[in-house]
Amino acid sequence: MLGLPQSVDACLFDLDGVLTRTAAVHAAAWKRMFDEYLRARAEATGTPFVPFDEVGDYGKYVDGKRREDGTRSFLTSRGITLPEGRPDDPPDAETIRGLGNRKNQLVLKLLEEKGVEVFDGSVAYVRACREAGLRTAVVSSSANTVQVLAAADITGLFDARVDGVIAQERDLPGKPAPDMFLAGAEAVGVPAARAAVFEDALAGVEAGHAGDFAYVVGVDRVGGDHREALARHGADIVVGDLSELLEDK
Ligand SMILES: O=P(O)(O)OC[C@H]1O[C@@H](O)[C@H](O)[C@@H](O)[C@@H]1O
Repeated sequence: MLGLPQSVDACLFDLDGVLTRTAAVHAAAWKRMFDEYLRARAEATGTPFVPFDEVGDYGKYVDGKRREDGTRSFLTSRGITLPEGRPDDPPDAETIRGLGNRKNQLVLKLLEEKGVEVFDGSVAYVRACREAGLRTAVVSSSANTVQVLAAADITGLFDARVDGVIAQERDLPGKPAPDMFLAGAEAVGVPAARAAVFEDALAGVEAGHAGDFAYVVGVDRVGGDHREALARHGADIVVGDLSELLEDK
């Protein structure tokens, strides 16, 4: 009925791109911020401007990771090293945290303008999990998780939440390390070997695989070679929408 191994007692869901249609909003905000930064840097150094690729660069270096990890990871791919800075660095500071805060201003503005939409198939799936007696948690790198869940009106569907804010407070390494998902399993009182992970990001399925979870469901919202990439990075199964698992008798 849920398309999961019998042993599964808990489901741990990523947020952006799995439950809500917000991955594309994040990708657009990242692109705007990085392109502005790269253009200014190219002008200052007299080097060619190579824009941020909203699909390739986002998927490889940024998607699914904590804000500062995504910033650092993409800049490293371009051979750029910046000081870490402090979490409260102003958005115009040329630091990892400053650039991350610049992107956050943009993403909050976009979310405010566009609102937050859910994937109906995911909401139906989470409800079915709960009706079947499984525990549910949201495990997201985003520090905006509380606000996004509230805007989507789905907060009450989850027994626990591990997000970017909690990871920062507890000093948990972000995805692709398994720690955030392990904390999610612990929060619902289920061992990793009896929990399933649902992820659309390469860093996320890697985290599920690294944590030896019972089952890692990759969710391909992108198309192209993303399906194969999710499988290569650790997904046990890849679906286009969680409703496909409900059809799986
Ligand atoms: O900047 P935030 O809201 O803390 O989010 C961090 C990351 O959270 C992840 O859920 C998204 O997939 C990423 O795109 C995003 O960058």
